[in-house]
Amino acid sequence: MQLIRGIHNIRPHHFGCVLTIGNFDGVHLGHVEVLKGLKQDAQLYGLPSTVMLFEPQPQEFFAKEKAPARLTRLRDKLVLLSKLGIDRVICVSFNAKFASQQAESFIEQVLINKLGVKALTVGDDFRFGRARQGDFTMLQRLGKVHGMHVKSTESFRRDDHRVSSTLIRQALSEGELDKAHQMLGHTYSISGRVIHGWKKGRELGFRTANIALKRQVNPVRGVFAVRATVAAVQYNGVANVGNKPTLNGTKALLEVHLFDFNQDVYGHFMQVELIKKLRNEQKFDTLEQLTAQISEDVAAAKQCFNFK
Ligand SMILES: Cc1cc2nc3c(=O)[nH]c(=O)nc-3n(C[C@H](O)[C@H](O)[C@H](O)COP(=O)(O)O)c2cc1C
Ligand SMILES: Nc1ncnc2c1ncn2[C@@H]1O[C@H](COP(=O)(O)OP(=O)(O)O)[C@@H](O)[C@H]1O
Repeated sequence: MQLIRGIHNIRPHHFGCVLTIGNFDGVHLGHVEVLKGLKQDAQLYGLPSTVMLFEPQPQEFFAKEKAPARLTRLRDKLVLLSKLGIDRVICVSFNAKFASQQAESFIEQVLINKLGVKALTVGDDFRFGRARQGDFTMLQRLGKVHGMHVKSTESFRRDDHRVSSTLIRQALSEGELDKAHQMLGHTYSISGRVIHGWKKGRELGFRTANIALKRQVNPVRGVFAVRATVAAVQYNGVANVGNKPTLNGTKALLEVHLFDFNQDVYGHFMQVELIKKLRNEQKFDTLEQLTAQISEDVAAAKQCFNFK
């Protein structure tokens, strides 16, 4: 899969594609349906299947820290899209200049002239351009003029709910991992590089590999049974997502204690799949109480894996 970073990196040889535009946060089953349609179009037209997404996501740009929690970081989105067989991703930097572009000029200059889009799929509620003037009707009107076929995505439903990033965030924040996984079509995971912590883990008897949660508004909190992948090897473990109030921590971290493991993994990339929520994070009066509880968490997580 080819990645084009920014509209300015679109070259003449990129002309001609079938396209879909969106955030694809979570790359959930609703997105997968859209992407299936995109791949069919790609076959039909003999052109590369192309996804245009935005970084940061528009809501993050406008609402800053009030934006909803992110389900997937860009890197994870790219891995998922690549696994789905998408040919090309255009990652557009969403900034003030882009947001203020006239909707017509986005369609004509970017979609028609630069990308040569032959078939475009967007949600029928998709709005874009200065003052959100661009919409589905405008796309269809200009599409007809320039030979770009425009169609809308249909809502993908599961158990009578429209699968959406919002519903998935809600399920995750309520600790309903199974429900979230059913809508995602894959397990929810958090990934990043292992950073140095406070070196308390070794004193407590449970070393934890830590990942910084860049955006504080992570949809999940608490203690989980997890499956972690480091250097292409999978390990079971137990993790805390929170700011360790017992130690008066302030930064949100994901801390994973891996079972049957004793290696230095600082700086390694680690992917952590959350399998089952065990409990909420707590502030303990003493470190002894915290370690006793972690021992119980380890036992509970191991039991959970034995039954899987
Ligand atoms: C399974 C597990 C559960 C945890 N639960 C809590 C908790 O409820 N409250 C808390 O303050 N810290 C909790 N922690 C975080 C520990 O305080 C933290 O891992 C320890 O202080 C080590 O920190 P360090 O990696 O920065 O050295 C938990 C850690 C693990 C691995
Ligand atoms: N079983 C294990 N689970 C997690 N990390 C481990 C384990 N064994 C060794 N390590 C290493 O120890 C580090 C964590 O030790 P810890 O004392 O908690 O320090 P820190 O505060 O830097 O996280 C991890 O980053 C990893 O490199």
